[in-house]
This record gives sequence, C-alpha cells and structure tokens, in this order.
Amino acid sequence: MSEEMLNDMRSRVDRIDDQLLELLSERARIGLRIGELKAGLNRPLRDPDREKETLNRLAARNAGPFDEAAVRRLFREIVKATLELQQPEKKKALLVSRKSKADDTVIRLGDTAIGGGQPVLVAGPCSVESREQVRRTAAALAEAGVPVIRGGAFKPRTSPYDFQGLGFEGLKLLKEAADEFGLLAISEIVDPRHLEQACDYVDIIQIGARNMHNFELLKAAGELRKPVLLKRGLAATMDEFLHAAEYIVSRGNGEVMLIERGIRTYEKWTRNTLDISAVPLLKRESHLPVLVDVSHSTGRKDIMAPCAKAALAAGADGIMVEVHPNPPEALSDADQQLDFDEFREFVREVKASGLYRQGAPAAT
Ligand SMILES: O=C(O)C(=O)C[C@]1(C(=O)O)C=C[C@@H](O)C=C1
Repeated sequence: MSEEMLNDMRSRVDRIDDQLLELLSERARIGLRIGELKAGLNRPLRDPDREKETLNRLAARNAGPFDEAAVRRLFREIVKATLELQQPEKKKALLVSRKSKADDTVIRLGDTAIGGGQPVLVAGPCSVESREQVRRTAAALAEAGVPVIRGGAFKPRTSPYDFQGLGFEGLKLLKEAADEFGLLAISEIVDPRHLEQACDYVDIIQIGARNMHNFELLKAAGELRKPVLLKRGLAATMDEFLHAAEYIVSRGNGEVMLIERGIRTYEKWTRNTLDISAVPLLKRESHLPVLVDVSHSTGRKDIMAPCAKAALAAGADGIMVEVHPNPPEALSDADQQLDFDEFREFVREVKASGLYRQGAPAAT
C-alpha cells in the first residue's frame, strides 16, 4: 500500500463526489418543481407514502456494501433536504394562504360556483324537522333562485334537553327535498365517524362553530373529497380560523369555504357580533371563499338584510340565512328564522342592492 495509491483512490472518490453533487443538485431542482406542482394542486408538500415507496425501492435495489439501514439513512436525509428546500418560502405560508396560492379557490358544484366572483345564497331551516317542512322550504328556495339548502340534522345544542336533530333520517329528508327541487344540500356533521356516510346525502359538509377546534373532525374532513364549509369558532381569532382550515386542506381536501358567523362579545342587542372586518381580512389572507351567516351572527330578522348587503359589499362570496315555513313552531332558533314572506323580501332587498349578481329570478 503506497501513499500514491491512497491519493489515487481519493481522487476517484472526489470525482464520484463531484458526480454525486451534480446528480443531487439535479434531483433537488426536480424536487423543487414537484413542490410547486403539489402546492398548485393544494396537496401537502410532505408525502410520507412517496417517501416510503422511494426508500423501499432503493433498499430492494441495494447490492452493498452499505447495509439497508445505511441506504435508508442516506436517502432519508436526501428526501428531508428536498422537503426543506420545498418549504423554506412556504414554511411560514399556510396552504390556505394567498402566499401559497394567489388565485381564488372556486368550488364548483353543478351550475353553482362558490368563490367565483358571483355571491351565492345558502338558506334553509336551522333543523330538518319533517319531510313537509324541508320540502316546502326547498320549494321556496327554488322559486327564489337560491341554489343551496341548509338543514341541521345533528344539532350541537347548549342544553342536552334541546332538540338534537333527526340524525341520518334528517339528512335523508334534506337530500330528498334538495333532489326534488334541484338544490345543493349542506348539513353539519359533528362526529368524524359520520362523515363518510353523510357524503351520500349532502353536497357540502358543514363543520360548525363549536367544532372549529375539533381537530380530529377537521383531519377527517381533510380526507374527504367533498367540499367543506367551516364556521368560525365563537371566539376564534383569524389566525386560529385559518389554521383550522389548514387542518383540512393539509390533508388533501382543498375545497374549503370559510364562514363568518359572528363572534361572542359583550354586546347583548345581537346574538353574536357580526365581524364584518373578517370578510376583507380573510379575502386578503386566504384564497378560500368567504361567506357570512347573518342569522347566527345577528339573531335578529330586522337587521339581516342590511348586514347581508354589508357583507357582500365587503367582498363576501355568499350569504347564509335561516328560513322556516313557520318559525314560531321551529324546534330550534325560532326567533331568528325568516318565514317565506320575510325570505322573499330579504332576497328582493339583497338583489335590489346590486351586490347579489347571481342569476336568481327576481324574488316575488
Ligand atoms: O415526490 C414528491 O412528492 C416529492 O416531493 C419528492 C420527495 C423526495 O425527495 O423524494 C420529497 C418530499 C416528499 O415528502 C416526498 C418525496
């Protein structure tokens, strides 16, 4: 063994290292491009399945002298470095942020586009109570050209003695009425175990204000291929609200809509305080559609139309309002639900403002 031979071997190592560096740099450039493609597809940057597939494939090809553990360790570091490369400018930017995706997210359901610049009205009873009740409401919505019916079937209520909803029977009735009148259906799901079955009945899954912090429910909703309407928590900050949406989007479900439904403050004249500033704030910070619930926020029929107009003027992509054939007999939220005449007047007033450009026929 001579010094010369040692130097010769080291020169060969240097040449191989140079080649490895070139190949690793090329791999990194491709990894960066993959990161951009995944962000554009609203897919999480980290793909554990892909990583596992890569390491298993290389371990199977390995003919030594490195053992399998060494090969896995080496390539795990390469993948980790690639992921870090993909993320630096993104690690602070959430997937729901405009920093990750500048263009508005538009959620298309049949002829209805939510977030596409034409505001959408979502209306319906607080709770689905009977076939007749939800069918009559669907008919009134169809007549007014409102494309989406809401109806609660699993009702998170303050008191366990209050009406809890009809469960899947309620979802079935909601779907029947929506199908009969060509409407899209939306309903709140509170239990992750119900999500998959609920997708057979609704076009949009709603996650309620009280469940905005239910991270297991958010994660489960992220596994769905069904649009989700996420309500702001009763006292949630904008940051918390967007991070809650990130739980869903980061799991692969990019079709998330945000809804401002009022925040809990010291004010007693309204049910909650409608935070209109949330609309421009969320539209600036996120590409997700932003809707406003004028029923749960105000709890007052006499100011719902002006608040809806304020929300649309502030850039809201839609308005949610509660409607019931006979509110005094409603099993929940009786005081705030519009009857059909009040609803038609609400739609007329909102349309007359010129802010609701949806192709709805003029309300009678
Ligand atoms: O294929 C991808 O999705 C990549 O982003 C590339 C890559 C890799 O370096 O192999 C990096 C990060 C992912 O978590 C998975 C794999």
